[in-house]
Amino acid sequence: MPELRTSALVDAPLAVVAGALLDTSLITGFGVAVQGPLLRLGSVLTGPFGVRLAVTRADLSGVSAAGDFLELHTDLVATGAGTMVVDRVSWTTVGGVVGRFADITVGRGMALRVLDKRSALLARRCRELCAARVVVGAAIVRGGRLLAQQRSYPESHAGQWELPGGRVEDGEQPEEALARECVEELGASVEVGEQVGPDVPLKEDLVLRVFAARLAGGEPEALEHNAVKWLTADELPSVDWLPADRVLVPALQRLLN
Ligand SMILES: Nc1nc2c([nH]c(=O)n2[C@H]2C[C@H](O)[C@@H](COP(=O)(O)OP(=O)(O)OP(=O)(O)O)O2)c(=O)[nH]1
Repeated sequence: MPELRTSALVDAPLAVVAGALLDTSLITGFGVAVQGPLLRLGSVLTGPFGVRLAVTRADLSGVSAAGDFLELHTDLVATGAGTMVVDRVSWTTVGGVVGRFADITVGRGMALRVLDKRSALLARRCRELCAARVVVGAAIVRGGRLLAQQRSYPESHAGQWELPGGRVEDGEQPEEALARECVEELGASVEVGEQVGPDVPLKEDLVLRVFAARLAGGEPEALEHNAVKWLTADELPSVDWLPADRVLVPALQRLLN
């Protein structure tokens, strides 16, 4: 199976690059169709010549998509100078001299052009996301369960589930904003831990950043939402999450397990 590898250093933290990779606008310009604005595990990419790939990995280590005769992998490595992005493309050749000639002249050239263009788009999206406003979310875990809350507005999102949190105000650190939002929304104080999963793009200039958290006082109540509930890892996939939170389900399951 011929394989092509390219690498580039992106001047952004790993969580930002991993989130930017989920933005489907980075691939739809290449004649690839994919549902929704965000890639997630199981998303299906359809391309020219009937190419069909399923996303098999979408986390902090990178993204992979595989089909019958084509595989795409993007691996991420944090370095002191930014994030190293290593792209690997491999495909099944039709074999024989003609097949090998086509690989060299058409396949490799095409793959290189696509990778080059995508690399430029990724760097640009990372710059935007580094400057984006942040919505923080709390992954509050107690007794092997995660706390989720049900939105009551706007109409388009009413009834869907999200994590406690909200926008970081000017002059606030994300961790401070999260502690404030948990008091306002739940009447509970939390200790904020490590980030969970990537910075998930919400809009051009807005990202969702989730942190693990532990209750430090008070029993959570739905003060501004319809309801709160504690979910097991097995229950997470069947919840009607907001789209950005759905992307984080595998990372949240890992946090619970
Ligand atoms: N708090 C929270 N917000 C989330 C999550 N996932 C997600 O997409 N969001 C979105 C919903 C909102 O558009 C935005 C949070 O903004 P906000 O705290 O100012 O709340 P809001 O409901 O007044 O939002 P908006 O009217 O400004 O859009 O982030 C999540 O897990 N928690």
